[in-house]
Amino acid sequence: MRALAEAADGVGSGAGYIELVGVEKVFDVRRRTGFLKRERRRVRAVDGLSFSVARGEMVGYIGPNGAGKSTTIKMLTGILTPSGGRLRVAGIDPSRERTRLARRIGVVFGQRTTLWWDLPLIDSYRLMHRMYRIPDARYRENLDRCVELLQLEELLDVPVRQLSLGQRMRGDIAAALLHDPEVLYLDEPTIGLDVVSKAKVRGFLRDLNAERGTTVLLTTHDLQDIEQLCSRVMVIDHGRLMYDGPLAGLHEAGESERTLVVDLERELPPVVVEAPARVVRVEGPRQWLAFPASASAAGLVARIAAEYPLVDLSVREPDIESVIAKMYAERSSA
Ligand SMILES: Nc1ncnc2c1ncn2[C@@H]1O[C@H](COP(=O)(O)OP(=O)(O)OP(=O)(O)O)[C@@H](O)[C@H]1O
Repeated sequence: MRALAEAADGVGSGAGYIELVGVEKVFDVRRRTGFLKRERRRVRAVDGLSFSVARGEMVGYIGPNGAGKSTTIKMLTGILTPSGGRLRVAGIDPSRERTRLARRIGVVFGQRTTLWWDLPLIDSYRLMHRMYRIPDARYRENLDRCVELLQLEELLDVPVRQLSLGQRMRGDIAAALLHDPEVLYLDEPTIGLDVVSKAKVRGFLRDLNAERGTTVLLTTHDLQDIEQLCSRVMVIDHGRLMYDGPLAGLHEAGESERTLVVDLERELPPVVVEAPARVVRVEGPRQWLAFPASASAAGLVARIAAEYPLVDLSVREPDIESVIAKMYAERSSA
């Protein structure tokens, strides 16, 4: 729980590439409450946030809906101006020098495309080439690399609106990288993607970080994104940093569990396994077993396969909301 306490104290790890000290964002919201009545309400979306990310780090930024993640990302790009505190990216104050910063950052919003909907993919890239004034040689090198690694060759002449979600996402990631950004903000980059597309996107991001040292801040609801990409995760809720440390520590803090789903040949009584693993649901030949997220599923699977007529199985990760809910439960009972 050391990381939790440090996060709560707002202790940073020194000067970083991305640096926030006591950052706040307050929205004034007016709401109609009657015929002529309006109520003014202040929403504290980000509330005294302090953290520091070193150059080349790949950090997961997670939290429940409405926690303040998008607001933070918008402040980091300069779209929103903080109400208080100090914020720097590569030494630049984003809201004051948004254009200068734009040349050094890339942004991908999973739910929204930055590509031109009616144009073939390659035309969007050509427009970005000019908009960002990317030197020709650099543009070609980056485009070739993205086309190869994200497998875009066949898609370049296809209008964006005809692309599948996974194809469009790969197209968007390439668009964010054409100008060689030093830092990449990714907001739900794998949302709605199938398993194969997710693996492609994750593999590409891992290589990008390893080869180019790109700093990545990744917002996601998919814990597997974090597990496979980030050695560090920050949890935000109600605009405050609740945890800053390795994912394993978050699982410990939340005592979270994964679920092993087994399909047996026929309907059977609940399988017998060693605690803390246990059967939590049985439906016909399908059974659900909960086991600690920090433990390996291999032993459990081997035991069931040896003793029961196993047909199929899958492992489900805990969702972020339940990990965070358990983390709170543990904190409040400590
Ligand atoms: N422009 C705005 N005007 C008023 N309130 C806003 C505005 N933008 C965000 N908020 C409020 O600020 C809080 C944080 O919102 P934010 O979008 O940053 O959360 P989030 O963590 O990104 O959530 P999600 O996972 O649902 O995208 C919410 O209560 C939201 O309603």
